[in-house]
Amino acid sequence: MSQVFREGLLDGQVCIVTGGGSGLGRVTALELASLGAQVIVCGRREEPLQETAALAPAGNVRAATCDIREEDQVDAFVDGVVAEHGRIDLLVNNAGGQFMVPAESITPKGFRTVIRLNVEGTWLMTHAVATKAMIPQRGGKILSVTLTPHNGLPGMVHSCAARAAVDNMMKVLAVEWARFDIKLNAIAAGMFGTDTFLTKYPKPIVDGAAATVPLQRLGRPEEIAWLVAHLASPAGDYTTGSVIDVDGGRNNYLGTWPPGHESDDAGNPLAEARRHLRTDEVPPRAG
Ligand SMILES: CCCCCCCCCCC/C=C/C(=O)SCCNC(=O)CCNC(=O)[C@H](O)C(C)(C)COP(=O)(O)OP(=O)(O)OC[C@H]1O[C@@H](n2cnc3c(N)ncnc32)[C@H](O)[C@@H]1OP(=O)(O)O
Ligand SMILES: NC(=O)C1=CN([C@@H]2O[C@H](COP(=O)(O)OP(=O)(O)OC[C@H]3O[C@@H](n4cnc5c(N)ncnc54)[C@H](OP(=O)(O)O)[C@@H]3O)[C@@H](O)[C@H]2O)C=CC1
Repeated sequence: MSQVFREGLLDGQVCIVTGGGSGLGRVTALELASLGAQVIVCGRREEPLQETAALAPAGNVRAATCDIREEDQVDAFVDGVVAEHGRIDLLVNNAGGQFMVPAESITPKGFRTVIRLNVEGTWLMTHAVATKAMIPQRGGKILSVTLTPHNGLPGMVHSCAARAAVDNMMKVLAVEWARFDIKLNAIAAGMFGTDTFLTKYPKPIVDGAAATVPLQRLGRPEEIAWLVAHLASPAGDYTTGSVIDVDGGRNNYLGTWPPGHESDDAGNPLAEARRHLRTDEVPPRAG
């Protein structure tokens, strides 16, 4: 049962969540399913996908392997969903990722790998779902999980370039495909404490992450899932071409918060003393 939305909110919807075998994708798939949607999760590995399916009490999550970088696999996967369910209402492009290394150490193959996964994979899924289901049925929603801060993360130049491309892909398609009533948005995630996030990156980065967020904590995966559910519901029908930051305020401030050199001994941000106006300084009333 959803902690936020009413039961049956997404009854009858057919939703795809890529990368639904873990992390943000799993929690999102289960939230959509708890609201009545039929959800199909895909990824490269069968086992985690089946685990997600088994976690849905109503049995309305189905697992299918698909490498989103491979055109023939994407076509077969989307054809299969359309053959079984007759339509697709929501695509969540969540599958993606990168490795963190200084730019000068990234090989051409490494750069291509990240661009191919995040840009081409997202494009292949988006194009297949639109042409095989959403354009013929005249409607649908596509959400792509990307990344904040928008002015970049050192150590992730390939992914930052890729996610900026996807943000813009959603914006352009939101204009082009408005005539088919397809709404597209990007959800730019800050830092969320998924298993991958907590185990993949160097420990000092993970340990120090919350301190760089104005809200002083990592995001919880449900906080992405709830936004997806909101946008999938009628509440999202007028939102298209947007990049929505879900990052505890981090995109707006790139440093520790409060900044170490600008806080007092208790860690409170410094503030100037308030200057009290003396009565003889009060300016005379006009007129
Ligand atoms: C002061 C700095 C402050 C910075 C603060 C940053 C804080 C962190 C913010 C994080 C925000 C984002 C979080 C997340 O996205 S968490 C979720 C991440 N999830 C994933 O990344 C999952 C998906 N990822 C993958 O599958 C892989 O990482 C990959 C994208 C690489 C794709 O895997 P694939 O199996 O296709 O690729 P390979 O492993 O075969 O590798 C292919 C080539 O890529 C290069 N490579 C891969 N890994 C590395 C590495 N660790 N270092 C350098 N190069 C790498 C390499 O060229 C590989 O080819 P070769 O194996 O032939 O060398
Ligand atoms: N956690 C965070 O702080 C942030 C995450 N993000 C993004 O959110 C998304 C989810 O992240 P998170 O849940 O943390 O990470 P995970 O690593 O748990 O999720 C990535 C998922 O993508 C799937 N995947 C990877 N490559 C492919 C592929 N070629 N084809 C199909 N599926 C693939 C993986 O499954 P499999 O390996 O079986 O294919 C996995 O289930 C990612 O795009 C990530 O970059 C963005 C900002 C912050």
